[in-house]
Amino acid sequence: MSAIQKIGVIGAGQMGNGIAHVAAASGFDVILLDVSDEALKKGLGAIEKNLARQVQKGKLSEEDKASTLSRIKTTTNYSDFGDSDLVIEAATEDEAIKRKIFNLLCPVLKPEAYIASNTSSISITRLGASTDRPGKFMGMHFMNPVPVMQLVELIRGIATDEETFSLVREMVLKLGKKPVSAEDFPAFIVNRILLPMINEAVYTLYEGVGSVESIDTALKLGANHPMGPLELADFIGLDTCLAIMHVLHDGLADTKYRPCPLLVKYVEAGWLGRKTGRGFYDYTGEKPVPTR
Ligand SMILES: CC(=O)CC(=O)SCCNC(=O)CCNC(=O)[C@H](O)C(C)(C)COP(=O)(O)OP(=O)(O)OC[C@H]1O[C@@H](n2cnc3c(N)ncnc32)[C@H](O)[C@@H]1OP(=O)(O)O
Ligand SMILES: NC(=O)C1=CN([C@@H]2O[C@H](COP(=O)(O)OP(=O)(O)OC[C@H]3O[C@@H](n4cnc5c(N)ncnc54)[C@H](OP(=O)(O)O)[C@@H]3O)[C@@H](O)[C@H]2O)C=CC1
Repeated sequence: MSAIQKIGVIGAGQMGNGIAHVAAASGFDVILLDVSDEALKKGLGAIEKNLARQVQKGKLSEEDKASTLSRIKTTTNYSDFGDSDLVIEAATEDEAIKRKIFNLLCPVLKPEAYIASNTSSISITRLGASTDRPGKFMGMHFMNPVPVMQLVELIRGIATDEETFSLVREMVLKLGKKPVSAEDFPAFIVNRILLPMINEAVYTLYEGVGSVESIDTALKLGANHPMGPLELADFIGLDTCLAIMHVLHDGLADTKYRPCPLLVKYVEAGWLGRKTGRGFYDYTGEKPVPTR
């Protein structure tokens, strides 16, 4: 079993930059890829900001911040993954995009390299089968925000080798995270439970049972959730929430997973939550303002 030292990360969005951050902070060399220099600049900016916050809180020294940043390189070119030991895919939650990425990635990888997907919901068996190495492929599902959340769900596809699972599990422990194993069913464990709750919160808004503020306050103060479900949906990204609901609805063929029409409309409007400045809250001012 070869050791993992060089990590590739695909997608510099909120999850990809978080994964690059924690991997580099744990001493791994990281190469981060996205489609444009602009996306890479934004991702690197988020890493710098989150590291600076850790320095400000006295949890990290300036030297450790600098050495973490020095371990992260960026690229738009797949050939830079030639010496990667493990590549973690964290691009948009869309099966067609992920398949396209694996088609570009596999030919440049060394034969012994592993691939993991940070997908929130899509079949690991199906994604693995679209690569040239289903035995060396598995699900590695980090939680948002990655530098803060302890859990990583580990998902074997039907073809995943035991060696792959052990190696990735060991890597999760090296990142200081807690692994939990989930079977390859739509949306695994966390999102099988969390997303129907978020979808139900959107129905609660849609049917006029409560306002954005009352729904979020109710769950924060009534169930001790750190964020209300609509605030959390905006934080995850409404496009990602809808994609997960579609996977649950299609994959489990049960009407209880029907995406709320209001969630569909918000995504169609481009109101994707924090990342676009508007979702159930408007983020363009100093403080988030509920929109309904
Ligand atoms: C969709 C999927 O596929 C799976 C998922 O990820 S589902 C989403 C799972 N995540 C959640 O449920 C998050 C729920 N929310 C929370 O736990 C909290 O609101 C929170 C941790 C995000 C912020 O907590 P808070 O008390 O409001 O903020 P604050 O005190 O400022 O920050 C707490 C810590 O988080 C850090 N932090 C906050 N936001 C952050 C961000 N976006 N990125 C990095 N770090 C962040 C802060 O630096 C702070 O770190 P320390 O404890 O080391 O000092
Ligand atoms: N949001 C969350 O809370 C969580 C999300 N996940 C999963 O992580 C993955 C990423 O989600 P998240 O970071 O939130 O999404 P974001 O929208 O923040 O980021 C996605 C990134 O992928 C990039 N991208 C799109 N297409 C390609 C491509 N063909 N090649 C390379 N990069 C590409 C996007 O670039 P551009 O902007 O230029 O399109 C963007 O930078 C998804 O699979 C999601 O389900 C897992 C756990 C939690």
